Amino acid sequence: MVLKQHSNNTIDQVRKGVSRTQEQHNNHVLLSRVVEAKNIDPLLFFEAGKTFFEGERTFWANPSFNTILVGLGKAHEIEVDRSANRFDEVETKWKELINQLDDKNEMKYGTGPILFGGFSFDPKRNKTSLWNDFSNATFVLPKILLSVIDGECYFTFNHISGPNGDTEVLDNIEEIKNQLVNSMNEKIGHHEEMKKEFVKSEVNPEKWMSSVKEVVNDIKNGDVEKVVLAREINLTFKNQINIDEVLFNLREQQPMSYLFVFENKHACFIGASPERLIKKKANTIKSTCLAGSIGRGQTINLDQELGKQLLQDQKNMIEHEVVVSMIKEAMIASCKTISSSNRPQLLKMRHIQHLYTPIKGEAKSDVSLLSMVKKLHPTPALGGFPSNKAIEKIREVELLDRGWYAAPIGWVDGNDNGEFAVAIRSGLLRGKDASLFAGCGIVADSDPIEEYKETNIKFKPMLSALGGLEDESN
Ligand SMILES: C=C(O[C@H]1C=CC=C(C(=O)O)[C@@H]1O)C(=O)O
Ligand SMILES: [Mg+2]
Repeated sequence: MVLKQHSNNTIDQVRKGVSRTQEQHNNHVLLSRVVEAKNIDPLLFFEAGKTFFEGERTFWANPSFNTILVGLGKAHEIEVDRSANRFDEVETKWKELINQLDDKNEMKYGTGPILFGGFSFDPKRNKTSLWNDFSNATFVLPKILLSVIDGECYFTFNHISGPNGDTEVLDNIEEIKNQLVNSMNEKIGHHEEMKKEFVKSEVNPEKWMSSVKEVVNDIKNGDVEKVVLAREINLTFKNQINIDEVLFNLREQQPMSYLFVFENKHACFIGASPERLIKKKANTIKSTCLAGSIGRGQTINLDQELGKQLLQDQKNMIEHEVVVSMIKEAMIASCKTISSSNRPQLLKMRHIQHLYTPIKGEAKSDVSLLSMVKKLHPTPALGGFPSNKAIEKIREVELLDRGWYAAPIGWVDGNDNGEFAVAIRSGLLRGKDASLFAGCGIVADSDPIEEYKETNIKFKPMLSALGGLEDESN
């Protein structure tokens, strides 16, 4: 097995080598090269990527924007459509591919071979045609990855070749990258305005509110403690939706969120989520409890007043506490030590404020990122509590197919670093059509109309980015 690094001194870049790994069973070799780059705007690069990779682009940014990943093309795909063991299977397949990489320990966080993808919310729910192109787990190793880590830019080129694969293909991929970077300069500032003409329809809001009522009764009867119920709205635009413009808008309008895009042929799953599921960097893991919501005030005083109200509101506190207790338990079981605050703080987004409790821990040595995803999904912020009963209830009463909504989306590298968010404040774009999803934690004191209003606030980030929010002020 060849596992060595070739240095190439002809190019004046800090690190240009090739890592190789050989998959045990089929003799395929993963070739991967990392090079440094100067000041590449990730959104412009994503946009430029359309020329060669339309339908095969991915985007990820964390809220502080110090980890941004743009993936173009597919060097490799891991897809699991069966429901059982999907988290383990993705991890096993990824490790098979990556484990023999000779110098993966030298890879800087967020660079090198990185797998990006997501899971469906509930693999046991029958899939509707809306989510046809999305499996219960789909992960992509891109041909070209742009990583912007703490402001530093890197390109990684990946290719899987036959047993004797040479690095010529990587040179070709690098050449494509050069063409894309050159074409970016022509595009700066040129943005087609998306037509804002659209027809909007809500999927049966009355039925949704009556389901909330039904669930409240179940909770009062003691069948279940909390259930998150989601609903869907659909927009049909006059023109094709411009994904690049939606992403530009999300970056501008939701700077405190995880931004994610997963293009899949003609469909595109996109969103701006405030909620981390799990982050792992070396052995440090971090999760976030985010549940309990109120709107933003139009003046500073009003806004603070609303925040205060949320922090003291019994119903929202219960919604939040159920999440804290489940995530804390999972973190305690997986960590040598954990730390979290005793009281929730406020997390203020453009349209909404939430109760927020971050939790941090030092993971035990056998704990992997994907094992944490498996353990945590779905938290009671997305499913409910107890989880099994809540999911059964969701299957019974929810009209929509959640697909990838409210499920883990994120990335993992060759050293088991990575991060997953929960894919809320999101939508599926297909041509001229957008399907948007939003849900609410239902507890004993939930009022159907208030919960309905809460979902309306949660639709706003995507509506606004699509140019489909009539009035930004309410
Ligand atoms: C399920 C969603 O939000 C969750 C996250 C934060 C606050 C929530 C709430 O207050 O109900 C939800 O649990 C959604 O945005 O679709
Ligand atoms: Mg709520």
